[in-house]
Amino acid sequence: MTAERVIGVIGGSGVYDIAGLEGATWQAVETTFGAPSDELLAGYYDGVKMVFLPRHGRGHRFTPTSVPYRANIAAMKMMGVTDLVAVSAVGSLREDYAPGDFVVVDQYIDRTFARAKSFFDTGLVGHVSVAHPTCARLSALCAEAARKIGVTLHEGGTYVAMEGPQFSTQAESELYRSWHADVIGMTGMPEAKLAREAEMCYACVAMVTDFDCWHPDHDAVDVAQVVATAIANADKARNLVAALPALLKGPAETCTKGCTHALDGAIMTAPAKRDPEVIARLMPVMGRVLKG
Ligand SMILES: CSC[C@H]1O[C@H](OP(=O)(O)O)[C@H](O)[C@@H]1O
Ligand SMILES: Nc1ncnc2[nH]cnc12
Repeated sequence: MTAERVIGVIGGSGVYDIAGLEGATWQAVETTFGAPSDELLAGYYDGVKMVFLPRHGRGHRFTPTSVPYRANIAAMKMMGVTDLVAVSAVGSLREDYAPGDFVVVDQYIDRTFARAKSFFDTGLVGHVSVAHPTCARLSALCAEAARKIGVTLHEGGTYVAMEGPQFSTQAESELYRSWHADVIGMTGMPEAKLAREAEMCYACVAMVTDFDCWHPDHDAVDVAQVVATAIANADKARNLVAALPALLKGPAETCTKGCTHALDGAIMTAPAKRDPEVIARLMPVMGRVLKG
């Protein structure tokens, strides 16, 4: 299978736009899961189509819980995105991951509990594997882009996704450290799980903004700290994103890591028992396996 390569970027705290997209326009997209966080900015960079969406909306309107994750992923899929890169601000849970460093996340511990985490629903049941929740191929290219622009990079890291919006207690922070998690944030899940259900390659580039609240030599995290570090590093994040098209040129092919076929054999509901309304809702997201 080949398709036009389309790079999607979801910007986190401090990253509400990307510069230099040719012919860029903000476009409203309505999905069968409602409206995404904002309009999507679509254009071309280096001859490659790119689509950008600010996760919390321009002006940061959505809490980590109220971000419309399903609509965001559905909108990216409808825009033809094949390779989705998430940019996120995170707290560090280890001494050697310092504010200003970048981490290409490869594992998650999902502690969120108040969000819709799947496109599937009563009437159409499916189970995908998230044993390896990010695409190793796209993650390696993000790491290459990070090296090109010269940021301090940690390739691989486990991200604890907490519900928020309050930051962690010290006991929680120590608990996550005892689990050998590396960074903490509030938005990495269910985003990664939904991208897998939508059969898109997904990578997460996390930007360390603070030491959460476990570090004896640093104040407990607050928004001012996160925002100051995120803004100071936002240009690095934008430069990293701008380095991606050169690394991802050419048509998108079947992902050798399996992302583009994550739904093969995943649907359990017998064809005769599938709910037509649920099928209609899921069609824009997983039409490949639902079409007739
Ligand atoms: C502003 S501090 C907490 C906020 O920042 C991170 O968001 P994102 O992942 O979108 O960069 C964190 O997950 C919280 O949502
Ligand atoms: N310490 C922290 N905890 C949760 N989310 C964050 N985002 C940035 N820093 C964070």
